[in-house]
Amino acid sequence: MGPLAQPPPHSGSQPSQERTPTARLEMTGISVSFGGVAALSDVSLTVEPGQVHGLIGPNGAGKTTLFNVACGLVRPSAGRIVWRDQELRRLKPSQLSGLGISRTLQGVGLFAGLTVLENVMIGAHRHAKAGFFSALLALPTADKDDRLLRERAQQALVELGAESYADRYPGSLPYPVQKRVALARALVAEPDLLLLDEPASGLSEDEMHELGELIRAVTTRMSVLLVEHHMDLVMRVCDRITVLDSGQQIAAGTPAEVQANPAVTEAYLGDDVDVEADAAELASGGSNA
Ligand SMILES: Nc1ncnc2c1ncn2[C@@H]1O[C@H](COP(=O)(O)OP(=O)(O)OP(=O)(O)O)[C@@H](O)[C@H]1O
Repeated sequence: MGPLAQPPPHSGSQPSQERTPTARLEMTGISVSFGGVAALSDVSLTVEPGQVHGLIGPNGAGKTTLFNVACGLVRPSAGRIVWRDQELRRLKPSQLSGLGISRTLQGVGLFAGLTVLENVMIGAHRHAKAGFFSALLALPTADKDDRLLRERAQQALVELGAESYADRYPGSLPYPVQKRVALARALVAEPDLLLLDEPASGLSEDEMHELGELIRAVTTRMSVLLVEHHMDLVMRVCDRITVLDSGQQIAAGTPAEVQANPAVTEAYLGDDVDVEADAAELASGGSNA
């Protein structure tokens, strides 16, 4: 097991102690159009508690758009989002952490002027009463929160095998390490749902394998929605997969069901980018499981 997949250290009320996930995300009949052009048409997807749900499809299929709907970055023109049995109307990105949802976006999005530890502490602010910025300003009431935030952030970095970079600035680190830090920042809030947009981009085979182990490991405490192009990773870690093509949902099911669906292969063969690589990965992904 590599550093990315190390189980978190547990002690007493440590934040990452295992708890049975119960939260379900239901997106039903989601439609989105940009300037009159339909990016998503009547797409439905449910992330079951403690499951990894993959969202795949060729370029331009609508994966990021649906991901952004789940983040509150894109408002659907039709459809419902229900989280923990409550309908989320007018979801905003700023509400996510309070709802127990964390995300990583494409790229890394770390603050260049903050250390790795400080970047991760920002992700933990959901647990702080006084808040990270009070802690940064060293307000007296924030002392206890500051200690707690630091502990949580350090623990998340340990989980990601990135604790040795705690005092470094993101710009000085290799891209794969920056991605680990971004993941630590998402995990430190101990979300009930983790939204991952292309977490494997820029990673080596070994790092991707470790990422897969980490994703499986966190399902003891949260659900995951995974948008990813690397088919072998998707097939290995997902419980269920939804396949989009040109904004339409063309298949849904287990990795084996999706791989056996001719409509899925056809959609990938019609893709004009990475045609051979995607089709070959799709064909071979299950054999790696
Ligand atoms: N902000 C936007 N304005 C206009 N059109 C957009 C916008 N975002 C996405 N689109 C269009 O919506 C469609 C779906 O795009 P989206 O990025 O969701 O696909 P994707 O499956 O994530 O693709 P990729 O795998 O290439 O990232 C595409 O036709 C895209 O051009």
